[in-house]
Parts: sequence; structure tokens; C-alpha cells
Amino acid sequence: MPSVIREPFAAIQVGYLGPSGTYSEETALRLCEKTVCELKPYTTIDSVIRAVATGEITEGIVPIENSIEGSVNITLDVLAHDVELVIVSEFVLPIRHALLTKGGEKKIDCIISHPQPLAQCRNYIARHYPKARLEAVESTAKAAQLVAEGAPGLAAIGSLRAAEIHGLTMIDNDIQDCNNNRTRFILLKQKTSQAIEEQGQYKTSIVCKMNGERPGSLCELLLEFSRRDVNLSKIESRPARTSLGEYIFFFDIEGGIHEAHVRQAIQAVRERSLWLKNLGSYPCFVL
Ligand SMILES: O=C(O)C(=O)C[C@]1(C(=O)O)C=C[C@@H](O)C=C1
Repeated sequence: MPSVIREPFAAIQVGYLGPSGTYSEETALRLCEKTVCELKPYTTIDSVIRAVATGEITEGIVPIENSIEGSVNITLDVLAHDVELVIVSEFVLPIRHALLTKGGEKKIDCIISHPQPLAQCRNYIARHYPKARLEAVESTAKAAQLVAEGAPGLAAIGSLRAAEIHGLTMIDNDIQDCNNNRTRFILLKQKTSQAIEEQGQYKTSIVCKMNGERPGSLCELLLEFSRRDVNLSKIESRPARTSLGEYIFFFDIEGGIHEAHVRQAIQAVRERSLWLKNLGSYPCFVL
């Protein structure tokens, strides 16, 4: 199977975090299985998102949340502050990390990976390589590339697919701190009138900055959902970037914008907010 589908005249160009061998690429390949599209690697997650925003590519696939380490902050921050894009679908990928070296050596001085996998394998590293230096790079495949090009004593944390692509040897597998490790990816597009099929379970993502913070403000905002029987599947706060201690809130709402109670709850929350961005309604991922 080619690692990148190259269709020079494809109307859909999907950007992902490269180089070849990342979990993001694996997700992009699965998502694009049935479509003719050109897959384009980028060196960072934010450059993928920004390339969709400028129209350089039509779609971008980026990680947003992991079951061990939580939110991918760069994705949340760029979506909230820097671009006007919508989420059109989500995909959940099981993540199984391996420890990879060039010649199968087990004497390791330095472990290289993306910050998320380094955190997802924190206990394993502390138990087996407490003295190893940790080095964070842009992606797991970039780490594999560096190990392949570097001196002995370097190890990468990444997938078996990355090992195969970059010619590394797996010295330990399934090293993530929890077995059921999963990362949720989202597919982003520019804002157009979103087609909703009105079938199946939908999810809507929003981000807002509350208007005023007095005792009970967040509780009153949450009541707008509960009063309308709208369930939330995720709440996350991030710095508002206005002042220390000021936050913005991300909500994942069960239901689509085509459902009246969801629309009304969002409108009520908008009225309690300084600003609110609708990040899109999209079908829930089902395994
Ligand atoms: O480095 C990669 O392989 C990626 O696709 C990035 C990423 C992430 O940012 O969370 C994706 C899934 C895994 O959780 C680990 C790393």
C-alpha cells in the first residue's frame, strides 16, 4: 500500500502531520480510503490547520484529544483564536506505541518522540529508562527519521508502521501507560453551508468566552444546556489570552445544529457570552 496517495488532479487535498509514518497519516489514509484525494504532509499540526484556512488545501486532519493525555492544546488554540474553520467529521484511532531503535540495541541514552506519546508512555519510561534524556519533536515519524539517521543509543516512540517505513527495529511494543489508548482526530474544512443528512447521531462543538465572571456564571451557562435536555460529552477550558486567570470554554454537545433544542441552547449560551464560535456539527464516530 502506498503511504501517500498521489493524485495530482484530485479536487480534494487533505493535509496531515507528516512525514510518512505518523498516526495522523494512518488516519488520513483510512478516512480517504473511498475518495480520490491527494494527501499532503505538513511539519506541524498548526501548519495543517492554517493551510486549510488559507485555501492551500481543501481539508486537514488533526488530532484533538487523547484518552491518556487529554486535549491537543495546539489544535484547540488555533481553532479558537486564529482561524474560521469547521469540523466536518471525527475519527478515533487506537494508539499502540512501540520503542524503536536503529539496530535493535537496548542501551538507550535518549528517547525521541512527539510530546503526546512521551506523556502517554511516562510510566513505562520511568520504569525502564529512568536515566534516558527525553527529546520532543514535531511527530513520531520525525522521531523515527532522526533515529534512523542518528548514532546508536537513540530510540523513537512511534508505531510499527513508522518502524517499517524508516527501517527501525522494534525492541518493545504496547508501551503506552493504558491499554485502551485512543486518539480522536477531526477533519477540518472552510466554512460553507454544512450538509447535514439528519440521520444518525451528531455532535456539535462550540467555544465561547463568558460575558462576566461572577459567582455562578459558569453554572448558569451550563443550566442553558440542562434546561433543554442537551447533554455535553466534553468540557475543556483554555487560557483566553486576555489576562491571567481568564478562560475560554470548549463544549462538545450531543446532537446536531439541525435539532431545535441544540440550536436554542447554543443561542442562549451565545447571549451569555462575549463571543461564541460554532466549530461545526458532524456525525459521531462509531467503532
Ligand atoms: O506524531 C504523530 O504520529 C501524530 O500523528 C501526532 C499525535 C498527537 O499529536 O497526539 C497523534 C496521535 C497520538 O496521540 C500521538 C501523536
